Amino acid sequence: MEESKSNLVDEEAKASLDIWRFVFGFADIAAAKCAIDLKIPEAIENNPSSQPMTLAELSSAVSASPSHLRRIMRFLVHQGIFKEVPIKDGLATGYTNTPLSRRMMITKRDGKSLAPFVLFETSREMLAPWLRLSSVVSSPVNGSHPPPFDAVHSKDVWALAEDNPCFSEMINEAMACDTRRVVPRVSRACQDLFDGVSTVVDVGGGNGEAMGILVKEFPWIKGFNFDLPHVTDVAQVLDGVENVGGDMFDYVPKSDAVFIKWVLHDWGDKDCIKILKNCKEAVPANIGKVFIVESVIRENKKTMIVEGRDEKLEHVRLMLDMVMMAHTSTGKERTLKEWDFVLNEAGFARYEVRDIDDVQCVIIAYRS
Ligand SMILES: C[S@@+](CC[C@H](N)C(=O)[O-])C[C@H]1O[C@@H](n2cnc3c(N)ncnc32)[C@H](O)[C@@H]1O
Repeated sequence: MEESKSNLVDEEAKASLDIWRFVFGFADIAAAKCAIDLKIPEAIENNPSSQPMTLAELSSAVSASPSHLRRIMRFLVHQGIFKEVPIKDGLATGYTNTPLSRRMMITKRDGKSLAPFVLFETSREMLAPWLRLSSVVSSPVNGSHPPPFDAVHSKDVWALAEDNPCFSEMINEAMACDTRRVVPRVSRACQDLFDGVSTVVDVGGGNGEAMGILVKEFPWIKGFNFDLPHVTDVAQVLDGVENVGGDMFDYVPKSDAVFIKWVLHDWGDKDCIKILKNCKEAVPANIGKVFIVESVIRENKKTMIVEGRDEKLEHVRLMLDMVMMAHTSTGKERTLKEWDFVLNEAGFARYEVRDIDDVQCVIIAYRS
């Protein structure tokens, strides 16, 4: 009895602090975006003296008002994004980067930076639909409310991208920085499966980043980067990769294997099954396989999630599921049971899941 009373007091005390995250939580994201916009991490990294950067040096490097910049930096240091260290025998302080601030370098294409992703998710186009999340949840079963993104923009995300090249570029850059991060992990986990594979098509491959990484890793492969024509028309021109414009709901170009990353989660089961069927038809009946790079939501939290990194990754997956609700009409992150359903409906003979200790896993679906 005494113990449960003290638990209640602890929970009250915790709640009285936690509630402020929801009142002012957006400040975290806005301040990070501000650092990326001003290229603060780059300024510190490129400090000519290679020393921690003073406020005066930083404000001159990023052309910012010192009084505002000091407050932004105080906040970002408090968040653990930058460090403030003593310099000049402790008479002054200077700022240094951390692994986290280096991941906010918009100019870095090192497989770690997610700065383009932050800018995409904090764009006006992507933020506005969030304010309508409750309307999609309260929709009647057969949905009289349009999805939040469509309600704000009068079209879905891909149609908006087709009409707006800047928005389209923002999507492609955001996806490419995640691809640089995760595709090397995929290729390490699936090395054995690329033996004997001569051609691979990346369905919804965006600007071709994933295919570029795969053909470098497995140089015997000829790669096809398949996406909507407005995307492939401006995709990278890469050695060993051919850009092919088309609609995955009509067909998927023939190849030994299909790679499909972060596409199926944009679609509800009916569309997902249709895309998967087209992927299945594209690969040979005997040896064909489809590499699906997506999250698998761990359903039974208690038994499947260990504390720490796993718990944090699961939080990202669940946030991503909210993103799907705000930004697509029927998309969702799936549990293994839900993946099992769509893969069986699409007619795959079997599948295996390879964990890559990340937000996504690799599901390899086999035709036979
Ligand atoms: C979330 S992005 C993923 C991009 C890339 N696979 C990655 O993870 O970096 C989804 C991609 O699907 C493409 N897409 C959407 N509808 C499509 C369609 N009907 N046919 C082919 N590609 C489509 C989009 O243009 C976009 O590039």
